[in-house]
Amino acid sequence: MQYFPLFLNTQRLNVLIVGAGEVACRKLDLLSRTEASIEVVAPEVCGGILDYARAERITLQQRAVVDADLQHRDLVYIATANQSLNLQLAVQAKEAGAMVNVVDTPAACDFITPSIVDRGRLIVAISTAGAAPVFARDVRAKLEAMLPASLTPLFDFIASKRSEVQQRLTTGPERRRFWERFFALNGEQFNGHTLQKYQQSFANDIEHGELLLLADNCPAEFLPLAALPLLQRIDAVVSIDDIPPAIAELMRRDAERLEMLSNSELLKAWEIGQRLLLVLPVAEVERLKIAFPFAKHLRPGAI
Ligand SMILES: C[C@@]1(CC(=O)O)c2cc3[nH]c(cc4nc(cc5[nH]c(cc(n2)[C@H]1CCC(=O)O)[C@@](C)(CC(=O)O)[C@@H]5CCC(=O)O)C(CC(=O)O)=C4CCC(=O)O)c(CCC(=O)O)c3CC(=O)O
Ligand SMILES: NC(=O)C1=CN([C@@H]2O[C@H](COP(=O)(O)OP(=O)(O)OC[C@H]3O[C@@H](n4cnc5c(N)ncnc54)[C@H](O)[C@@H]3O)[C@@H](O)[C@H]2O)C=CC1
Repeated sequence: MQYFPLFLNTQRLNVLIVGAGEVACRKLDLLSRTEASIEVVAPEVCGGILDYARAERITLQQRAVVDADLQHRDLVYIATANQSLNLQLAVQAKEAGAMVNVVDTPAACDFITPSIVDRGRLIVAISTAGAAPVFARDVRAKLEAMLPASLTPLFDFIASKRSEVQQRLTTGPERRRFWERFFALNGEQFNGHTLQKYQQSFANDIEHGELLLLADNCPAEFLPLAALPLLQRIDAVVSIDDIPPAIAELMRRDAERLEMLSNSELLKAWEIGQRLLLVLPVAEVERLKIAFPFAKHLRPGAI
């Protein structure tokens, strides 16, 4: 992964854009939605950028860039149509301590601009590491169609309830099951029923957990699709040896790793609602199937 996605807090971010053509304006269309303070410097300014200046979303300096402009910035976007000027400005901005994006030279970028689906708190960022921005745009178009506008108010609602859920449900696994139930009941909608679904989700906490058995030589790519949501919901994974990477890819990433547990420990964990995945040699899986008839055996074509 040459480019690592992360989400920057823009509340105290100081951004400079050099150049005010169509490409600069496209970056500004994204940046203007943030809380960053933004300055644009360019002699010729396109209409879209003039509108941001008139609306006082940006400060605009209508002149050629000077070295002082590059000082004390967190991010600098360099978007003139002059490549040698862009590269020279990139060196100066980096020397002054900024992270730099150069729109015509990916190799000189400290970061690149992804294609973005914006549903308020829910943000999806897509990058092809500069290989094909048009493909990133097409993936965005598909996701735009998949993710309804109701997600914006839904996530504001959820954020407003987060501390209440933390107070009412004391353990991490309980809270995770709560949110899984809430999304299962409510889906992606935000309407008059959402509050009711939220309250309902407190009601029926499941009594017991789950034991999933998986032989460590099982070819992960042949597991049935229905096994994937089960693997994403586990609290812990129990194994004697290292988990084969193809299986690890499918599991919930932050599941706890445990050494082998005794039968009574396994039963106890199941009784208190733990969801365990046991990745073990075939003979162990067969033994546990007899000891725990309610366990689910994940294997090609069946659960
Ligand atoms: C490396 C990166 C640096 C950066 O800008 O941060 C970069 C670089 C370059 N883009 C070029 C061209 C085009 N870029 C677009 C579109 C987008 N470009 C965006 C990002 C990025 N572009 C970064 C990598 C993103 C990734 O990882 O995929 C998007 C996602 C975000 C945004 O800009 O808002 C936005 C889609 C947003 C959306 O719609 O969702 C289109 C299509 C169009 O215009 O519709 C074309 C024309 C077709 C083509 O040439 O491919 C050229 C050649 C210039 C030339 O030849 O003159 C370079 C320079 C080079 O490759 O050398
Ligand atoms: N990263 C991307 O997504 C894409 C990048 N590009 C590249 O982006 C570059 C810019 O494209 P456009 O916006 O269409 O160009 P443009 O010619 O419309 O705009 C260039 C801007 O730079 C300003 N400028 C020139 N000299 C300056 C200076 N000394 N100081 C400050 N500002 C200065 C101009 O006044 C103008 O506002 C091109 O080199 C192109 O190759 C093109 C398409 C997509």
